[in-house]
Amino acid sequence: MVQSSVLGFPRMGVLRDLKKANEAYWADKISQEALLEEGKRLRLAHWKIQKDAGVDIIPSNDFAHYDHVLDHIQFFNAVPERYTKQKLSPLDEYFAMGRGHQKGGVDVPALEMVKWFDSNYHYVKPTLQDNQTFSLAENPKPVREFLEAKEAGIITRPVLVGPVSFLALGKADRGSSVNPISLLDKLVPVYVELLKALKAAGAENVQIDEPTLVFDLAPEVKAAFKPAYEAFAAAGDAIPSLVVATYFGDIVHNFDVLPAFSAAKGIHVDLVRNPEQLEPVIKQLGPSQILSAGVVDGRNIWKNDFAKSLDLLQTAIKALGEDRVIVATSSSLLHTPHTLASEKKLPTDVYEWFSFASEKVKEVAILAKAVTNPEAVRAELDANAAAIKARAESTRTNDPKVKERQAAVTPEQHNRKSGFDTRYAQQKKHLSLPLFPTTTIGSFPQTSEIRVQRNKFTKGEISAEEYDNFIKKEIDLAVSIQDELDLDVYVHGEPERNDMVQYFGERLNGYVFTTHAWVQSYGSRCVRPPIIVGDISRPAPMTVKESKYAASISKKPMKGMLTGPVTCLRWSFPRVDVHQSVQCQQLALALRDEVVDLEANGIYVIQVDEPALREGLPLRKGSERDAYLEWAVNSFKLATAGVEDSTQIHSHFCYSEFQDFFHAIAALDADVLSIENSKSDAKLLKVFIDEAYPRHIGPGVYDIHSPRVPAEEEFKQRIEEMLEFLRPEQLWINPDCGLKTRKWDEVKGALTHMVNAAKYFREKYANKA
Ligand SMILES: CN1c2c(nc(N)[nH]c2=O)NC[C@@H]1CNc1ccc(C(=O)N[C@@H](CCC(=O)N[C@@H](CCC(=O)N[C@@H](CCC(=O)O)C(=O)O)C(=O)O)C(=O)O)cc1
Ligand SMILES: N[C@@H](CCS)C(=O)O
Ligand SMILES: [Zn+2]
Repeated sequence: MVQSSVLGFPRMGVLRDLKKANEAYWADKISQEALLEEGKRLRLAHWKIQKDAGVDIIPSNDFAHYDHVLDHIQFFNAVPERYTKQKLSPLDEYFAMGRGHQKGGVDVPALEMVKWFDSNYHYVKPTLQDNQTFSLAENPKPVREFLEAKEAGIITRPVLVGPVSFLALGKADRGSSVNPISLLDKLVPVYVELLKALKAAGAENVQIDEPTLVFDLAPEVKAAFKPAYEAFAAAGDAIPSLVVATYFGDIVHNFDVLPAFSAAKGIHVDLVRNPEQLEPVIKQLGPSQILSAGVVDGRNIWKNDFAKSLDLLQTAIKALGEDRVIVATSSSLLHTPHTLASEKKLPTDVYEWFSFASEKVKEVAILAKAVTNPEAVRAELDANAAAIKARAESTRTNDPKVKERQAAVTPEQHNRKSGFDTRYAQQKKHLSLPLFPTTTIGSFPQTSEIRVQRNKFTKGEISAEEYDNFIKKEIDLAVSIQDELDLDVYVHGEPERNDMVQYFGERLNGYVFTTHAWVQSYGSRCVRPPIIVGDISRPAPMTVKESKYAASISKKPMKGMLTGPVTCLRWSFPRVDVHQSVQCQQLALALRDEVVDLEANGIYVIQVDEPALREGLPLRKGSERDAYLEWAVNSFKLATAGVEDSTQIHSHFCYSEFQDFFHAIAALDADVLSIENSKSDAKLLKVFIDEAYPRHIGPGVYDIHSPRVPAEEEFKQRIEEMLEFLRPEQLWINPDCGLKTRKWDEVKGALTHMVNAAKYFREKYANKA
């Protein structure tokens, strides 16, 4: 019998229940017990959804209150001493690592949080010491949650991040130089202990995720699989059977690693991303190994094309037989919203095109039946075929005017009028900025009052005029606070935006939106990606009204704030019927019009955020990566190059890993870049010297993800470190990212210290001159 399997389910719940519970706990509004109880309720609800859908293999330990990698850090007792020594409760220690802790005399920053592969989910990086040890926490979470499900009558397959990926996704702590993978010998026995405990609890199978297998691996990482999985093999029946899961890419280039998994029961591969790996993978499997075929997309919301999936599954069954094939989601469903059933406002034709997590689990179960007995699910197969056909034939998707404009794009439209030196000379005169100019990245606190007013406006409870007046008052407040703080380049604070991508999606043709389709981005923070269903165009200006108003009341330059084409694309659910480069160019043309309109309305500093540029980079080096960079960079340039030399183009990236695509960042030709840097080593900035980067840079001087307010001295120290790598005249002083998630008192406190630190250096260098 062909079994069905889900690699992971979204954690937030139907109404973002987990977000609400976590945030209530952080605000001291509910007790620890109440929060843990809510977690338990959600886990049970999610297992039940999968069971009711008929899924055979249901995951556990996929739930996390903040992040699943952070869970591993804690249950392997890999918590850095700066947290353990605070003697917080396990839950508070866990959140302290996730989001920092500044309360009751404890002041400890968060661990670094970075992108999970090429997704918009963020994980907490294991941060390891030279003298790192590991041990298994008492009553470890995977065992607890397995037993919890068992008690509810559901035998689950626990999910663990595998030892090689756990280490390879980690880093040495500041002050340590350990190569994480060298810690394998110490970590593997603890995995064995955990696996034994799972077996003792009744787990017959474990899903062990080794997604790093889709990367080009360093030799020492590649070599680590053998000893790790040999140790598991040596444990024999004392541990559950293992299914090694990979996703978000193909593993063909790492086939030489597969013998390491010869004792594993099966291998899971992502056949949505790389269907062509099916046949080569089949050939690599051991004589009785199972193939877990990831055919239901864990990263997008389109209804599965059953006919296409069944083709792949038939190929697998023909080669392996029914008992050696599992129908699975391509990855965890963490990256998809909870249920389509909550969407009451989608156009009816479009509604039929989608499938969210709760629907995808049904798809997996239907496919598992259909592959051997299509008649048993004939109605479902017919309905699916009809929906796929309706979408393929829909007139929503095609706008000839957009196509005409794309066909007329010229190479010249991608370039600014002059080189940076000429532009900068004009900008300097025009904007009269001091040395070490201070600015912020765009958003100011999205207070609950802002959200409530927007919600009232959306529901028609207040008029457009009332809402506009409210937004104007928020902009007044943002400007007056920046006056007080004495910043140099102002922002309007983005109070009118629900999200930096959704906001633009809502103003562009070619998109549809949801009301409840939340996806976890990090911790308790969620996003509601708009969905691209057709050719994209801009019916009217999107940001001019607010930026123009803000500039009219500001005594300093006001920065216009746009989300770049690549980020709009990446943080939407894109179409799968048209290449992403085409969608991106359509977005670029729409944004180009906006940039030009902002300039025409007196906005002479324009920031076009591209935080998703790095995330979109294909995970492996090679021609695919080169092709991506070419169209992504061209889209940014097309969006921004329509302005005069005297207008300063900024761009923002909230990550610090530039090493492998520095040339692309440089090719954007932005006058000023702001990047994340506060939680990574300032040494990463060395690439800017090595590559003789000529333009201006603002490496973030503080972590905005944490409520913690750093002391002025910390800012000075950070700037001092940056000056080892950047010239004073090219250095801007700004936070890592926007401040929408912070409270005003945190923002005022941190920015006061930041501006004071900038002034200190301004004075110091003025005296030197
Ligand atoms: C910069 N980041 C972003 C990423 N992706 C994006 N799409 N957007 C980003 O900004 N990826 C990388 C990083 C990740 N960082 C963040 C940071 C912050 C958030 C965040 O704050 N998310 C909010 C939701 C934002 C939103 O859409 N708000 C809406 C709806 C607000 C709401 O909840 N309304 C209530 C009713 C009102 C009330 O009573 O409060 C409701 O609908 O029930 C809005 O403001 O209108 C979050 O809360 O998680 C995400 C990623
Ligand atoms: N302008 C946006 C960028 C976030 S990446 C903000 O400030 O929130
Ligand atoms: Zn950012």
